Formats: sequence, C-alpha cells, structure tokens
Amino acid sequence: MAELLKVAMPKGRIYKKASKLFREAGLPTPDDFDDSRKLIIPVPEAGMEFIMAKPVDVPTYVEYGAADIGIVGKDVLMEENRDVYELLDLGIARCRMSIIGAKDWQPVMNPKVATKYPNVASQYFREMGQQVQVIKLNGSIELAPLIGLADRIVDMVETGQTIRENGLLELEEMFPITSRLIANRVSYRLKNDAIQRLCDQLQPVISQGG
Ligand SMILES: Nc1ncnc2c1ncn2[C@@H]1O[C@H](COP(=O)(O)OP(=O)(O)OP(=O)(O)O)[C@@H](O)[C@H]1O
Ligand SMILES: O=P(O)(O)OC[C@H]1O[C@H](OP(=O)(O)OP(=O)(O)O)[C@H](O)[C@@H]1O
Repeated sequence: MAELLKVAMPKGRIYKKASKLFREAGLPTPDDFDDSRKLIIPVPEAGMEFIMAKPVDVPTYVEYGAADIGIVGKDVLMEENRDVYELLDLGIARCRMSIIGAKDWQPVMNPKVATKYPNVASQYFREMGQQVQVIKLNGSIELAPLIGLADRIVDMVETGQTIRENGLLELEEMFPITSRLIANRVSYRLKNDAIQRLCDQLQPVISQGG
C-alpha cells in the first residue's frame, strides 16, 4: 500500500477555516473522523494522515519531513523562515501585520518595539533604515504600549477590535496575511502525484477575496 500523505493541520484559529476549505474541495478533514484529542488521525481510505500541530510548529514539522505538507499563516512562515516550498495561498484566516502605537505616540530615538514576531519586525525596521529595540512577547501584545514596556508593537489586526478597545492606533500596515499550503522539499518530489492532486482539488474552492 502507498505511504499516507502526512498533513500538518494547525490547531486553533486557522483550523475551522482549513477544514471548511478541505470539505468544499471534497477532501477529508480530521473532524469527519475524530472529535477526540487524538493528535494523529489516519484516513487510509483517502491516503492521508492528519497531524494536529500548534500553528507555530507547522513549518518545523514540514521542514524536517515529519509532515509532507502543512497549513500555516504567512506571518508564521515569515517569522520561522524554514526551508519549505510554499505551494498555495489558501486565502483563509485573512488579517494583516501592522505597526501599532498609543494614540499619543511620539517618535523617539531607538524606540522599543514589542512583538510575537521578532525576526519579521527586526528585518522590516532594518530595511526601513530605522534603529529599534525589539522585545519578544508571546501574547497580549497590546498591553506593551499601555503599560510602558514598549513605544510601539508589531501585531496582527483582523477586525481592529483589540486595538480599538485598548485605545491604540494602527500606524502602518506592513503585510497582508493569509494561510498557505507548504510542502517538504523531498516529499514534494517523492509524493508529487498525491500533492498535485490535492492542490488541484483545493484550487477551485480557494477564494482570494475573502
Ligand atoms: N485576529 C487574528 N489574530 C492573530 N492571528 C490571526 C488572526 N486572524 C487570523 N490569524 C491567523 O491565525 C494564526 C494564529 O492562530 P492562533 O491564534 O490559533 O495561533 P496561536 O496564537 O499561535 O496559537 P496559540 O494560542 O496556541 O499560541 C496566525 O498565524 C494568523 O495567520
Ligand atoms: O483585530 P482583532 O480582530 O481584534 O484581532 C487581533 C488580535 O487577535 C490576536 O490576539 P489573540 O486573540 O491571538 O490573543 P493573544 O493576545 O494571546 O495573541 C492578535 O494578537 C490581536 O491581539
């Protein structure tokens, strides 16, 4: 029997949208088979196996070949900078990465910038020729300018509710973000038929508008 195509699925925000897309494409989804907390869900009849991963770890599983393909936000892909192929823009989990500050924000020398994305932020400000001090945080990033930890933050904005409710301002949009289908470089060659088939099924149901 042919080896199963191992798919790293991100738990959390992206998961429901990715599942819906798979369903629309006539592909199986993990919750068609299992509602438990199992982390590996084989679907042999479809030639697939789902690996339920933390979103930030998806590019790592795929780079090392523990998963053949995976779904991940472009934000994580840019931050992790893993050696993987980016096959498709899935057009889901749409949001943006932005620079955000307090309403009374003033430019200062060597400002502190708090973020979950230290690599992306450092590179962005370097390319802009701005010297900043990047501080890595793991969540509730909007707290940083409110309590004096940082002058600005780099974070995701979707509806804008979090920045509004915390009295912050979106100063600059850096990148539009959507989820991507990525592949391990070796798997892409060895399992090309299966990967190509999956891409062909997904392509017609991808909506770049929303
Ligand atoms: N409003 C949003 N805020 C943050 N990420 C969003 C938003 N909308 C879509 N996304 C996408 O969803 C991904 C984050 O999903 P999620 O919040 O489940 O992950 P996480 O914060 O890494 O998970 P965890 O809570 O386990 O640390 C991002 O990588 C991004 O691509
Ligand atoms: O524009 P909005 O629709 O308000 O969405 C943006 C917010 O959502 C994310 O936080 P998340 O809920 O992942 O929590 P976190 O602070 O723990 O990262 C992100 O970091 C923003 O804070």
